[in-house]
Amino acid sequence: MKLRFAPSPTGLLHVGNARQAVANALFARRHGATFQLRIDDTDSTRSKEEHVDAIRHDLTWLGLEWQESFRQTERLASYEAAAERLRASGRLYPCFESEEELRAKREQRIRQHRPPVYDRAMLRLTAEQRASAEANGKVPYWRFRLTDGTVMWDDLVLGRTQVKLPAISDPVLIRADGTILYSFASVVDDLETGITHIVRGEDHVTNTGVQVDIAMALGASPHRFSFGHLPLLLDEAGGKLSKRFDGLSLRALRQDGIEATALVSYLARLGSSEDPHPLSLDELAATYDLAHISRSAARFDTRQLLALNRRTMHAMPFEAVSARLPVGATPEFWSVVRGNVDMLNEARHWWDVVGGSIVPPPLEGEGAFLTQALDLLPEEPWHRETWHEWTNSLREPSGRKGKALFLPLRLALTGEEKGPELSDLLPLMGRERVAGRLRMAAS
Ligand SMILES: Nc1ncnc2c1ncn2[C@@H]1O[C@H](COP(=O)(O)OP(=O)(O)OP(=O)(O)O)[C@@H](O)[C@H]1O
Repeated sequence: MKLRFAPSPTGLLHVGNARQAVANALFARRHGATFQLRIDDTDSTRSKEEHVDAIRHDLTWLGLEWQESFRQTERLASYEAAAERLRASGRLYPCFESEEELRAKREQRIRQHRPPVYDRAMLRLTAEQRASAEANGKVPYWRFRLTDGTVMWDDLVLGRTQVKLPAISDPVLIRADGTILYSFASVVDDLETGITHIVRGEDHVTNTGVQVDIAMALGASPHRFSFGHLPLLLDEAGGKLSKRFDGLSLRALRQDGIEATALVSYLARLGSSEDPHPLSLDELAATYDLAHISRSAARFDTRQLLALNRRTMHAMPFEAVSARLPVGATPEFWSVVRGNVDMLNEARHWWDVVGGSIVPPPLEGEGAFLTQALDLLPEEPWHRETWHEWTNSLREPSGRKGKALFLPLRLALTGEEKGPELSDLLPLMGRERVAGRLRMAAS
């Protein structure tokens, strides 16, 4: 068995693309299949080298290992050879109509209440007409003649699915400038590199009908591939995700401090009835089943991801994050803050709280209380009980208790209303820093 993830390097991978990558990688892992990474870079105007690097980097970050990889531009000779076979069998035919001519034909068909499908006029082109077009400097582009049937398959996600080929225009497989189009290169690769299962977005359902027809024209059996089409992932507003806007790109999420484990676990369970937990790839793969994924579009839910991220970090040992923590951060620091951050980046603030400087918010009317707190601040050494001893000693002289006692201290010392236990933070901060902050907040 062999699966593949085949992104085009036209932008940064987003969470929708990643959902497909995760589905393929987990399916492959579960079934001991090979996982191939194919870079669909035949569109030279939109493909960029930096995006190829970014794709590899993003997938590596996610922990999705591929066993083989290639780029379509390395295989142009194979596409040309396959095209020759289709030309020889009469399935690939030259066309000369311009965009304007095609538009005019489409509009006419719509006016006549007929489906705007290409009329195959060029199939009737005689050798003389073709020669004269070429003599006039016209270069043909090539369409594939679809059969008149219906392509049917048992989709691993959608169930019984069909595409009626007569409702589709014969697709252009090769442009006049020689560029090979995605749907053709993809079939040739899938056939020649031994792909068995094609798992991709629902946006490809029509392509699947066309590609099965092309594969058969190249000699494949109708059930050469198994297909699974996962519904598209929408952004939180219900809009389409795009590689051109990078709000939900993997890079942006990584830079925001999202953990790969959280994202993979979230994407693996999305659209299934199982609640996501932070799990390893092996754990996720053990129960991964495309048939359990909902057939309706899923929405990306940042809050759910953040909750999962928080849980992921809570379970992470210091060694797993130390390289990404501020310089000097200690295991003690990590064990204190890890239960209180949604994203690793937030640890920076807590590092400033215990080891750097912060600007507390103005605390109107709290000056006298904070001065009192400073006067009663215990001497070092400090330990976990220091906070309780200190606040207990403050109760009577200040006449305060509960929130009125704790909140101004927390705000003065950390700048935040919430956060790690002060009994844990205080020993990390040390007396000098605490005293300085109380003085600053009191003034
Ligand atoms: N919003 C989405 N949700 C789920 N899968 C998606 C989404 N958009 C694309 N995909 C899938 O991602 C995989 C990679 O495809 P591709 O690189 O063409 O992505 P794309 O975002 O559609 O790119 P482009 O905008 O360049 O066409 C395909 O399986 C495709 O179906």
